[in-house]
Amino acid sequence: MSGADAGPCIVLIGPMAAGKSSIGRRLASLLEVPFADLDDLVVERDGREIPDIFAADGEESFRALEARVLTEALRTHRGVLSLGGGAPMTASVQPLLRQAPVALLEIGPETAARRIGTGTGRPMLRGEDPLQRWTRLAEERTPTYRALARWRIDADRGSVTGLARRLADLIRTPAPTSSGKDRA
Ligand SMILES: Nc1ncnc2c1ncn2[C@@H]1O[C@H](COP(=O)(O)OP(=O)(O)O)[C@@H](O)[C@H]1O
Ligand SMILES: O=C(O)C1=C[C@@H](OP(=O)(O)O)[C@@H](O)[C@H](O)C1
Ligand SMILES: [Mg+2]
Repeated sequence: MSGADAGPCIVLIGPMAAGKSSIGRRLASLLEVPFADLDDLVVERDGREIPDIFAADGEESFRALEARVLTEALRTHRGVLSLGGGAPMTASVQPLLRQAPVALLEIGPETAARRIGTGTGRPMLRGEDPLQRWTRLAEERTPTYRALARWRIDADRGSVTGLARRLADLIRTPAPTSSGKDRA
């Protein structure tokens, strides 16, 4: 890492269906910066859709590919970067995310229930009650999400545009740092 001018201006993390992709895209448009979604970058790199990668190669292989693509995006992408829900759980990317401007979008199971439906297109929700699976994954992952995040947003309330505006305000306001490097 070579400093604040390198890498994405914000990285969105959080559980499945929190709005990372939709809000990230809107935020990039508000900020007039490029948008990248890690799932799309993975599909672009691999040539197959995410459920097909899971079905053919398994989760471990997907995570290895996801981590490689994320590592590169953290170095090269200058705009808004939205991750998939499981991406921050891979140990090798966590030191990189700790250096990045990470915002966590949080939702509860009621909001997830309205959005995930039968879990179609989300291989991690397959095989049992999708909401129960969502809840278990969210519980397992939340401590890691919170440890990595510089900002936490309650994404249960507010429109995609409203939440994108809040994030835009957050990143425009220099965060107080222990080193005092943001002092005016
Ligand atoms: N704040 C919001 N209000 C209403 N619908 C939302 C909001 N955020 C996301 N959605 C909807 O929820 C679904 C999941 O959003 P998505 O951006 O794909 O989430 P993620 O990338 O976190 O999995 C999409 O249909 C999206 O339009
Ligand atoms: O939580 C997960 O493990 C996953 C979340 C998905 O992205 P979204 O969080 O954008 O749905 C996608 O990366 C893949 O299906 C696995
Ligand atoms: Mg997404």
